[in-house]
Amino acid sequence: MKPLCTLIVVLFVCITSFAQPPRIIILATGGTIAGEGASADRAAYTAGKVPIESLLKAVPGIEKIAAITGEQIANVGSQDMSIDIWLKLNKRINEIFANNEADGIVITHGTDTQEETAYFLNLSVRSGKPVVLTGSMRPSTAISADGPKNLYDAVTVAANTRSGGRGVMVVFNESIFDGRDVSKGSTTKVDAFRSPNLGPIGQVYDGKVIYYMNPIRKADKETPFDISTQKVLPKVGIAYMYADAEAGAINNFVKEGYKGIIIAGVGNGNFNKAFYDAIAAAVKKGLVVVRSSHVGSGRVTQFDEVDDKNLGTIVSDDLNPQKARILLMLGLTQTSNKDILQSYFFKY
Ligand SMILES: NC(=O)CC[C@H](N)C(=O)O
Repeated sequence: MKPLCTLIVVLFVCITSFAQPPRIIILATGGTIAGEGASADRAAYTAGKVPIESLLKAVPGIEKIAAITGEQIANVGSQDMSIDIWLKLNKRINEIFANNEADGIVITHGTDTQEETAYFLNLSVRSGKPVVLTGSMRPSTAISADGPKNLYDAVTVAANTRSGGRGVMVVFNESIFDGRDVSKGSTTKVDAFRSPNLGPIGQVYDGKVIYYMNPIRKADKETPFDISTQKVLPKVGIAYMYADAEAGAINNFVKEGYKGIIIAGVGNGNFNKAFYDAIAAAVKKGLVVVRSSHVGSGRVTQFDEVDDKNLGTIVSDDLNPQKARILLMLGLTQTSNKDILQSYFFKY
């Protein structure tokens, strides 16, 4: 009799859990997906206008994929994304998963800094549950607005049982990107995102999700970056190198009390004599200087043309400058030891 009872209980639990649709919370932050204009083209539209409730109404059938609730975290064009909003997002996401309020999270976000938010959360969300960012290139009032389709696809991915444990992702124009590698690669087109070093990790097509890769550079449940009590992050600036560049930006960061500098170098994280001298002075003052590159893909390797040992610099591996800045800011909340910081760049 006992085994039969157990079987019935197990069957009941299985059936009821199958009957439950996945619970998805959409955290809205603004962007073109919530943009509004006076005409059907993109002239003078404003990003971050439409509330999450109206966005959802524009996506017929979305309620069949998941039990969806929406929360407005911010409503800004993502050029105005801030550390304040990042900390708020991090806190809310960690709380949602710790309290088991949802099975997955979708974040609607402007495209300009979407790659930065994706990587910030990839490093700081303490969970293996799916977190998916999306947005659009055309405002909600434009012809063939891409927002509703992207939102539908993002919810599809977040609700899929195979989406866990892949770190934070960006879903855009039917591609699924790893939040670490993804980068905006077109200023205006609807296929705005690329993954320059990996390619997309999967595709979403007519409600079906297909994965090809599982990124291993993610922090997940083991993240060392606990920023739950952080009100600000250590200041890190980016200095852009080009032919005959002067080192004013670097000197200014030192003067302003920044804790770290990312060099958006040429080639393999390279720079001229003016930059070299300014970097040497910054390192002597205790700033952590990371060599990255503005090439757009590929690694920056140690001890190549630049002697990192002598100069006291570390390298970003294949993180672009804006992502290297995020890892350095988070890394500096834990340590100022350059060996440990360098190890973060090879791990995350
Ligand atoms: N396509 C967009 O989302 C760009 C609009 C705006 N600049 C933003 O990033 O939010």
